[in-house]
Amino acid sequence: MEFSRMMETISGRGIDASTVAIAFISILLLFYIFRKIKSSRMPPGPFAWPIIGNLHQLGKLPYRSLQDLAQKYGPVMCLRLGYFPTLVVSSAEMAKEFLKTHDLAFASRPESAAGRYMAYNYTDMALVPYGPYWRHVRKVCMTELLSAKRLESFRSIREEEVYEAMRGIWEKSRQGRVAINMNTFAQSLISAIIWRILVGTKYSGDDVAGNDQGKEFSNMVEEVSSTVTAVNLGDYIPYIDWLDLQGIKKRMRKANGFFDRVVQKIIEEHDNVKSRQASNVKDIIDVLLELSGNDTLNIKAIIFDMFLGGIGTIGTALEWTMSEMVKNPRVAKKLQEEIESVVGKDRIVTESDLGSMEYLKCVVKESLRLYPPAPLLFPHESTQDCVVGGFFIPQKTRLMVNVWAIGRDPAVWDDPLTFKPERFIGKDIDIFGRDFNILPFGAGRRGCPGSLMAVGTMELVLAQLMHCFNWTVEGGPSNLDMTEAFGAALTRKEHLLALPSLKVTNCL
Ligand code: HEM
Repeated sequence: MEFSRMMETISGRGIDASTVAIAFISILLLFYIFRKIKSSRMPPGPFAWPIIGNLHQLGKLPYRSLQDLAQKYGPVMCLRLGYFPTLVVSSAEMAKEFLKTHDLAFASRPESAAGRYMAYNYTDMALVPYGPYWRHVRKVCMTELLSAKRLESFRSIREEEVYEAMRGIWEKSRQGRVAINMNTFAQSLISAIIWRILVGTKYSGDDVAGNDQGKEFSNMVEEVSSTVTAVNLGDYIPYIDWLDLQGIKKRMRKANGFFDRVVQKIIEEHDNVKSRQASNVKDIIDVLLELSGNDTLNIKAIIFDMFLGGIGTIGTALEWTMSEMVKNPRVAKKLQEEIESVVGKDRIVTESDLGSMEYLKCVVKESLRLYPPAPLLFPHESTQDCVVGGFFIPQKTRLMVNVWAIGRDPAVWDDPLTFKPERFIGKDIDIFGRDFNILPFGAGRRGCPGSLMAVGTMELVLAQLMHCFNWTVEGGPSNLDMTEAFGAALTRKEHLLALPSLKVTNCL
């Protein structure tokens, strides 16, 4: 019914138009006041500018800028990043509220160009919003792909690849004083391990064998990591998304095109070689092909997650850990003594040795406390209105958890900026999401499904590096710059160039 006719009808029944107008305005006013009361119960935060909101306050190192803001606004604050209200959590207590008590409400992910263009239109696990598809992929991943049993079946792959990498360093170091770029070394080794686990064949990355396709693949993985972790303005200000001002979407489409061609070829090769099924060690693509018979699983998107989730993160974590080993000769020596007491001098470390190396585990924990590779986790988004810590949080609010700040919180950690693995000795501190003071892998439903594989691999590589070689840098440990690179991921500004000298002579 048209508005004028409606007014006539109402007037005809004895209610005049001004009464209706007053009622209408009163309802609007009540609605406005109600919204105001609701939003005033949102957590505090800095003034947000039109359009950009608080985007400019993220600065060059967002986890550091957000830690500074939290000093003023508290452990849960509300920013507006572009168009979207975003909560930032900076204490263990509040992280527990969001990732444990209200885990289900915050188990979704916001829309993103990465989800659309890199993760095959949200058919992976990491970037897909919460729902039945995510639950299905997650279950497959936990029970079939990354279960403890499956990981154990890949043990010889890890041991072989790590041994070969150590020989590679040894051969280089025999040519004279040569610096190992720890970033290239670690990324290349982890690519080799993950590639073989996924694909079943040897990877030919640049540092591993010097093959062009391998090098192109490593470049693509690097490009994918840098575009996925970049702050893409279109994800925050949707009405300028189509402009692609930073050219990120273009780069994503290109990287995805390359990735797709490589993975398509691998899948076809797997399909053709039926005899593979006879092999006793199935790779992840074998398992996915078996599972996806009539299924809706998008194999390429899941493979994308594994490469992305694994390579950059473990590689970065190892580079930071080795930087601390060079910077702290006391810790390095203590670790080497432990490894030698378990393994001796005549053989290399195997995965069965790792269980007896308590200090090694403490070193890895301490490194992930100070240098979590995903310092703000991945962004979460709420799927329902809820009340957390006395604040009203509407549906579709985004959430970032500053695990970098939590790991350095002086209220929890004694002498928090010092690298001191001893703080973990004799303490049962869990890093897989049960202890909220240290959350390198997140917690709850969206916590990292690759955490066991990540820590096992880190321990093995670190133990081998420290068992086989002594390490230093040009100019000595005090000369080592620990500055971080610009961006949301925690990477070194200058890659670690470490000088090895052979420590044990009989095992390489
Ligand atoms: C040191 C190494 C690693 C670190 C520090 C790390 C850390 C993380 C973090 C912080 C998250 C997000 C948690 C959240 O949003 O609450 C995550 C999610 C994820 N990680 Fe890892 N990760 C590592 C290694 C791996 C590996 C080796 C894989 C697989 C092979 C992997 C696969 C994934 C996937 C698929 C997700 C998304 C889970 C989901 O949304 O349901 N990660 N990881």
